[in-house]
Amino acid sequence: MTSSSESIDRSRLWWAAIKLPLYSVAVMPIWLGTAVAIAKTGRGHWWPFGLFLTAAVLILAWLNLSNDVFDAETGIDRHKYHSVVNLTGKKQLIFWLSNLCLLLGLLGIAAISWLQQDGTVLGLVLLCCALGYSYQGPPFRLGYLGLGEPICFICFGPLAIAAAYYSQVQTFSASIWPVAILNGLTTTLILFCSHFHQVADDLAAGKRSPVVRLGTARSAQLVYGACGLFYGVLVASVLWGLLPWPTLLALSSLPWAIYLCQRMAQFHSVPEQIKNSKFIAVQLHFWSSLLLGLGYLL
Ligand SMILES: C/C(=C\COP(=O)(O)OP(=O)(O)O)CCC[C@H](C)CCC[C@H](C)CCCC(C)C
Ligand SMILES: O=C(O)C1=CC(=O)c2ccccc2C1=O
Repeated sequence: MTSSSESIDRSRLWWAAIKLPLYSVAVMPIWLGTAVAIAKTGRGHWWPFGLFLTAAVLILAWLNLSNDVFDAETGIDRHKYHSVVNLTGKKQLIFWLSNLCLLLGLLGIAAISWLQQDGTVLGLVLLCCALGYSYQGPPFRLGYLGLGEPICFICFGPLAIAAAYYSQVQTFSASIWPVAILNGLTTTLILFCSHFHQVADDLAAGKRSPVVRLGTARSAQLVYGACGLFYGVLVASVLWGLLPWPTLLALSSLPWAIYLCQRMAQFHSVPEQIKNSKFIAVQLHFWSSLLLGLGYLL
């Protein structure tokens, strides 16, 4: 291979390692919690929004860098050339870099709690981080038992959205439930789809992800079920008056859902064809959550 094609390959691997589009999973709960708060109170507070957004991105960087470190320890990422640990060969450095991201992220959240003289937001985010650690870190590694998806739903659904809402208005409200369920569902779908192409490596490392447990064919049917549930909850919530009707804008994300379902149904057992399916799910998550929040503000 020539040195220029080697460097193109390397930059491709770095791009895959950074996973930039995935960072929308950190942004959307803050956007949604804030949008519901603005719709309810008529005003938004921009400093907790900005601080929370920055902190959430740093926490997601911690989650992903430490995931590469912990996965390097179990050997499950042997064939994952875009693992930051495999790319740099510096596990200790990445470990400390991930801890620095976590520390800075938590300092941002602590600043919100300190300025509001109320530890609730910090408590909720600490709980998310503890659950995030339990997904991948020793001695728990709950993701290896197939518990990643429920943890993901709880963290990116009710917990993160309640924390973002609380950071705006310093009270809780049952009105966050529909957006918490909808954002939790699409974020969890991203994680679920990310497991299809990894079945062989997961089996070899003893990781019983939901896709390993169910098999790829039944898992592909579950993708249909999850999308159906998402649009069912959306429409039912609008009909019951739990969501304002402009949130039906989120129905415009339907083409991404159809594309995802069809691709999973056709290629569920062909890793090469579905290795990027999580990024289709990211598009579904991004557009549906963006439009849900916009629907609240209109
Ligand atoms: C790191 C995650 C998935 C990667 O999984 P896997 O090891 O299977 O994949 P690769 O090695 O191939 O990349 C995501 C796991 C999510 C976790 C279950 C829940 C995390 C909670 C967060 C800490 C919540 C942060 C909320 C924020 C908005 C304040
Ligand atoms: O690398 C991944 O596959 C994921 C990383 C990540 O941070 C995340 C967060 C929320 C849901 C899914 C995922 C991933 O799949």
